[in-house]
Amino acid sequence: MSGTSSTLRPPSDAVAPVRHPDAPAPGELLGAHYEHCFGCGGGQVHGLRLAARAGEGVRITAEFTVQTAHQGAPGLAHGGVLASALDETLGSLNWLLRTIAVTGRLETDFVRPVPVDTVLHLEAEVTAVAGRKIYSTATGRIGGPDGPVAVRADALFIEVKVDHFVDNGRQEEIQAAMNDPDQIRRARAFEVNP
Ligand SMILES: CCCCCCCCCCCC(=O)SCCNC(=O)CCNC(=O)[C@H](O)C(C)(C)COP(=O)(O)OP(=O)(O)OC[C@H]1O[C@@H](n2cnc3c(N)ncnc32)[C@H](O)[C@@H]1OP(=O)(O)O
Repeated sequence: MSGTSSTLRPPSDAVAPVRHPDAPAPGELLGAHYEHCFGCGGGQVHGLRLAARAGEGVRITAEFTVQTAHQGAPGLAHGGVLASALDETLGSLNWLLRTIAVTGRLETDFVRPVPVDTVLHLEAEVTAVAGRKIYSTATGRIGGPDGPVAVRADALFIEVKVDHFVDNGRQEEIQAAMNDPDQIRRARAFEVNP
């Protein structure tokens, strides 16, 4: 059984998403947007280290290998970890729009159990934009990019100003990210158009 609540259905005045002209080319790896991100950063020992790649249009593909630290039941991935992988993949889409946005709502279907050591093949796309609201959807397959769907999600991201992070984040990390001499890394930590 699956379903999407009405808040995740785009309104009638929603428009198609527009890929930013400076978005990474299709096939290009995005790399971590922030070293300490649980989803993609290399600085988190038990993080997902999810590797996302730009697709055509406003689409992303990504891979995540389930590690022993990601278990819920013995030998199986924790559902919250799988939701994180979907959230991270969906969040990466905003880099193709060059819009700063955070997850407002994430609805997840867990369709098949995902064993440790499995590579989860994720695909996500933005389906519509209505003002600050960005509607997107994702699937995660096992056994290969064309394998059966194990997880799927629909999400609503809300566009925010960079102040969202500056005002709410812990000062220690905000300052460290802002003091990074690398302009691109500094911009990507906050998902800002450099
Ligand atoms: C390579 C680099 C990649 C970068 C890759 C980055 C990956 C990062 C990881 C993935 C992303 C995350 O996990 S982000 C972290 C998790 N998310 C968060 O921490 C967000 C916490 N929530 C908030 O801060 C806030 O609630 C906001 C910003 C979402 C919304 O607050 P706001 O700015 O005051 O806006 P508000 O007026 O309430 O809402 C604006 C419109 O959105 C609707 N709306 C707001 N929230 C919801 C909701 N939950 N469900 C339905 N609808 C909602 C409202 O009804 C309204 O519609 P209308 O009246 O206009 O019609």
